Amino acid sequence: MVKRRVHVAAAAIISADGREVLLARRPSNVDHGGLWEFPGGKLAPYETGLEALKRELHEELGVEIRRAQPLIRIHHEYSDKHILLDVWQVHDFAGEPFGREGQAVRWVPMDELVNYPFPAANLPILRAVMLPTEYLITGEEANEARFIERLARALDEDGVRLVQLRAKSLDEADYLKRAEQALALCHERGARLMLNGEPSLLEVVAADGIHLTSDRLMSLERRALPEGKWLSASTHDLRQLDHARRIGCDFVTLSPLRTTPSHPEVAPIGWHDFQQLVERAGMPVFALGGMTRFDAHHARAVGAQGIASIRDFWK
Ligand SMILES: Nc1nc2c([nH]c(=O)n2[C@H]2C[C@H](O)[C@@H](COP(=O)(O)OP(=O)(O)OP(=O)(O)O)O2)c(=O)[nH]1
Ligand SMILES: [Mg+2]
Repeated sequence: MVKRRVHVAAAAIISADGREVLLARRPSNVDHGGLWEFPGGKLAPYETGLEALKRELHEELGVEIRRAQPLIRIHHEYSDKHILLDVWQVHDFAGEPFGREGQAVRWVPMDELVNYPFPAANLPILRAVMLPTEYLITGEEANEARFIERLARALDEDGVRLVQLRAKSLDEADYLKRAEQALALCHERGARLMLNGEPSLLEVVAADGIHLTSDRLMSLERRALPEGKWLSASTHDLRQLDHARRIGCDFVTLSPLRTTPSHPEVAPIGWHDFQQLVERAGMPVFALGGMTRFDAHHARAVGAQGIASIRDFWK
């Protein structure tokens, strides 16, 4: 059977305070009936994704989009069709959304999204909605007081909300101590902390997840994490991206986008190849390697979640 290819535009509409997202329930008599979804629908002939999104949100919710940004694109095989979910984040709209087609519509706090039943293709979209656009990777800092100062600065002044504790020069005991300090700082500010190391680190420090080096990623055959924790990984090519998706990583970094002083011998990926890799990733991807916050907008435009960086945040 040749599967139908369906292109769908959908919206993650974010509340003004950034804490909630609007969900709609699919009527019981349609495909995936009774499940929750991000409002939207199929592209009509000759429509772009954004044009379809504007029309669908008007038809389904009675709102007019003022500002939207690409969030993530997911290719998913259902038994009867190949679907491309082209998801946009809507930050600004006019009108009060209501279920114009009689469907239930509800504002849902970000951390309650996981309790709602969605179609199978939606899991990576939930991740993308919950993740920020910036991922701070900590630089080396032997001095404890200086470390705390630098991390606090990034959290308070740059507003960083996702941190990976990378500290190759510390032995395990010192790393764990550092992790407890970093975790306290992050959680005070509502930021999440990923530990760079073995999944078993989470048995000692109750951080939010584990970030795998690409070697560790390739040596893992399954996602071995407690419920509710996040798994991210460093990737550099399609093989690693595919493996990350197979074992169920929640998100990844993909590097090096540019040549960097720390790895001058490694060939950069560049935006063109980066965009093609991201399109196939099927999960949120942070661009890494010579990135600054000024690159975040372009990174989003080519499909990434945003940027990851040491240097731009570690001052
Ligand atoms: N809108 C939306 N559709 C989703 C999501 N996840 C997911 O798998 N889908 C699937 C379900 C459907 O097969 C397809 C969307 O089609 P749809 O039925 O909403 O299309 P439409 O609004 O144009 O409705 P129709 O006029 O064709 O009936 O995408 C999601 O989060 N939002
Ligand atoms: Mg629809």
